[in-house]
Amino acid sequence: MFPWAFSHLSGSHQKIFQHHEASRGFIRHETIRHKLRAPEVPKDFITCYLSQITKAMDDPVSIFNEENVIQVVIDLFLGGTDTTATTLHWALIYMVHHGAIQERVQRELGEVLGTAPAVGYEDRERLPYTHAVLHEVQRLSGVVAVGAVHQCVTSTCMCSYYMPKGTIILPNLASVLYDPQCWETSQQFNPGHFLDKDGNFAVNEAFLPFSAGHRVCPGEQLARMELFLMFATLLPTFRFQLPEGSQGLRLEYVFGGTLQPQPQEICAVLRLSNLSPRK
Ligand code: HEM
Repeated sequence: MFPWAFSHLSGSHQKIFQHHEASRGFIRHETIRHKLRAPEVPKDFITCYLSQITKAMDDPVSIFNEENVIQVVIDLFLGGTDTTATTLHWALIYMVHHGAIQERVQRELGEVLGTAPAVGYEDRERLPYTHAVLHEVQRLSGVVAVGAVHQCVTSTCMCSYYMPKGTIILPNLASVLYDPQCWETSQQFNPGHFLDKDGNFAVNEAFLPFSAGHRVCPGEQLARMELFLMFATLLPTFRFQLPEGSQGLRLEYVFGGTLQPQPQEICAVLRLSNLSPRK
């Protein structure tokens, strides 16, 4: 009700405000550094944004300005770090939990990539099982269970629901990712959800971890690439397993901005079969 009042109250939120201010200061500094550089072919986000500010200078309703570039960069870091890291964390936990699936991924990676020095994103097409496993990780972990808050800019009707202009919408992504009508074993880890009967990768329309529509996650392609490259690089090199004497995995999530795994120990054991060829 009174968001401004927070800055006058003591508490741990003050630490968040301090970090936020430090991040803003850093990005502001980077923006100034970019402006001082000699004009060049735009090759990073801030340079592109600054050139857009110049192009839109005569547009009275332009939203491109130097305050916004700071917030947009913050949004990209906020949206793009925890989500991808948490998904990878879940991927390793599921691989420990489903040892046979982990071995099958390692077998496929070994057979297809052989002694190739590094995996490329284009290799996913030759790695249908690995690709399906990663999709299943994203589906079952449902890291972003509820999409961003939206508001109807005009009155509309969807699936017989009338939504007047101004209605606040919170897309429940978990409802589709676990919908028993869309997934054969919706509550279980099953890479078969993304494979056809011949073992080829198969798209499922209900796979919407990045949401959909105009406001679909702008980092979707980057996230998919990062996840694939990290997963397909880690799995041939290490076997992931529980440490000796472990009580077992804890699969329940901790609810926060994203659905986090519980803190727990897993071991990355170097696979002897893979010691030599990769550089
Ligand atoms: C596994 C990784 C990721 C998942 C599951 C994910 C998921 C999502 C979802 C569900 C939304 C809300 C879409 C909506 O309904 O409006 C969203 C928004 C957003 N994501 Fe991601 N995301 C991921 C990675 C990334 C990355 C790598 C970036 C950028 C580098 C990013 C940047 C953003 C931003 C800026 C928004 C807000 C977009 C807007 O307000 O229009 N995300 N993401």
